[in-house]
Amino acid sequence: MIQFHHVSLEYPVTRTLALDDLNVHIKKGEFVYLVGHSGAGKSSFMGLVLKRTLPTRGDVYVGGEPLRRYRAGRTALHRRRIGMIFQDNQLLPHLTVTDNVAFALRVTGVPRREWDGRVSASLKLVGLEHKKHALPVQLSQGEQQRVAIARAVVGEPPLLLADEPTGNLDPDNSREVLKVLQNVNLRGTTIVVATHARELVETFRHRTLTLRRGKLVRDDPYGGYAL
Ligand SMILES: Nc1ncnc2c1ncn2[C@@H]1O[C@H](COP(=O)(O)OP(=O)(O)OP(=O)(O)O)[C@@H](O)[C@H]1O
Repeated sequence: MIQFHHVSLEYPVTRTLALDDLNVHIKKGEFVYLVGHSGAGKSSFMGLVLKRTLPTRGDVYVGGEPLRRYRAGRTALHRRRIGMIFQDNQLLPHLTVTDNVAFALRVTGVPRREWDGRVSASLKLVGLEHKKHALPVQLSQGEQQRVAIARAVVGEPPLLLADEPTGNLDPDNSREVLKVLQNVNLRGTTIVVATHARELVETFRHRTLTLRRGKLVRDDPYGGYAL
C-alpha cells in the first residue's frame, strides 16, 4: 500500500533534514502507529504520502508507480483516495452531522442518490446515527472527532491517515476514537496513525514505527512505545 524507498526530505529554505533515508513498507490492511518526539518527521511522512511534498531523494509509492511521476489530475485522484483525520476535527460549524459527512461525498462527485445510504452507514460505523441532526457545537469533542472519522471514511478510501487524532481528547474519548479506527481497519482500510499517545499505543497494540530526528529507529511488529 505504501512504500518508502531510501526517502530523504530536506525542506529547502531552512535546509532541515526532516526525513533521512527512510525505508518502510506498509501492506494493505495494516494498522500502523507512527511515533516520535516533536519534530521527528511524522507530519512530513504524512505529507509525502499525500504528495503535498516530494522527497529530496528516494521515492514514495502508494500503489504501483512513484508519486513523483503522477501528473496533476492523477495527484488529485490519489488524494481523493486517502481519508484524513487531524487533531482539530475541522467540521463545518454551520452544518449538521449528516451534512458534514455528506459534504465529503459532494466534493468528490458521488451521485446524490447514494448520499443517504453512505452517510448513515458511515455514522453507524462510528456509533453516531442518533446524532445525525445535531450541529458540531452540540457534540462532545470525542463525538466530533468520530464525525470527522465518518467524514473521512464515507468515500470508502483504501487508506486513512490520522495525524494526532486524539490530541485534543481526554483518555476515555481517546480510547473510543481508537476503537472506531480499529473497526474501520477491520473493514479492510489501511490506517496510519501519527501519535504521541503512549497509553493508546500500549493498550491497542499494532505495528509501531518510531522516528527519531528523521530516521526510522525502530519497527516493532507487536507495538509498544519506545521513546
Ligand atoms: N515547511 C517546513 N519548512 C521547514 N522546516 C519544516 C517544515 N515543516 C517541518 N519542518 C521541520 O522538519 C522537521 C520535522 O517536522 P515534522 O512536522 O514532520 O515533525 P513531527 O514529528 O510531525 O512533529 P510534531 O509531533 O511536533 O507534529 C522539524 O525539524 C520541523 O521543524
